[in-house]
Amino acid sequence: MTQDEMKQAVAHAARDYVAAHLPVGAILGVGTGSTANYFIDALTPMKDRLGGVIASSEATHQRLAGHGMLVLDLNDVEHIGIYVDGADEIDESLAMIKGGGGALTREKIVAAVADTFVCICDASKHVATLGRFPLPVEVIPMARAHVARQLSQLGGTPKLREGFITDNGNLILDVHGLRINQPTTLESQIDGIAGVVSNGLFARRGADVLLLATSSAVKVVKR
Ligand SMILES: O=C[C@H](O)[C@H](O)[C@H](O)COP(=O)(O)O
Repeated sequence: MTQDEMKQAVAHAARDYVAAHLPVGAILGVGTGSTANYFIDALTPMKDRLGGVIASSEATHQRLAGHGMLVLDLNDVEHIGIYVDGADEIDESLAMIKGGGGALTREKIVAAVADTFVCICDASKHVATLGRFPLPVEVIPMARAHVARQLSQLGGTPKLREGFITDNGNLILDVHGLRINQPTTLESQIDGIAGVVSNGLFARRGADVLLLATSSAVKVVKR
């Protein structure tokens, strides 16, 4: 199976998970990226069972609306039953690195509101230790140099994502060379740097369920 076929397989498994676990009329959070896009496509036939969807990025909003889904404003919603999203890396404890597409801040907000975070990945994303994938950090533009110096002190090599502006009008520093043995601690440390909006470690609020596509099957892993 190719990586794309695994992404499609896990997207269909996520659609089935939502059909089985989300009550009719409840609200679903939808992530960002190529795997989430396959999920949106798979979800479309059951759109009338949903009370609406919350998008984690402008790109996802457009795709959902283009498929005829009711896209709600998070400020009008108190409850998201399930949030489905991909990841760039996920470890055994279901802590993740996210933000390869730059959507980490809105993804973290939607994840914080959701009861259940379902991560959908192909097997290449499953790692023993987070950090091979550069850690994205969203930064207020005027703080870019200050934040980069602070991130270097934490042992990483930050690189500005050239020509990229987030949906929130900010910059991304991708931090290379981190070996992340304590993701929860590092997530809080980075969030504590003045000028950081959020970082791509999802450890304090990791996934609750992992649907992991291998070349032969989709495995279900629970926290
Ligand atoms: O900002 C992007 C998101 O965090 C994505 O969930 C992540 O980058 C994985 O994307 P993909 O499914 O395209 O590998």
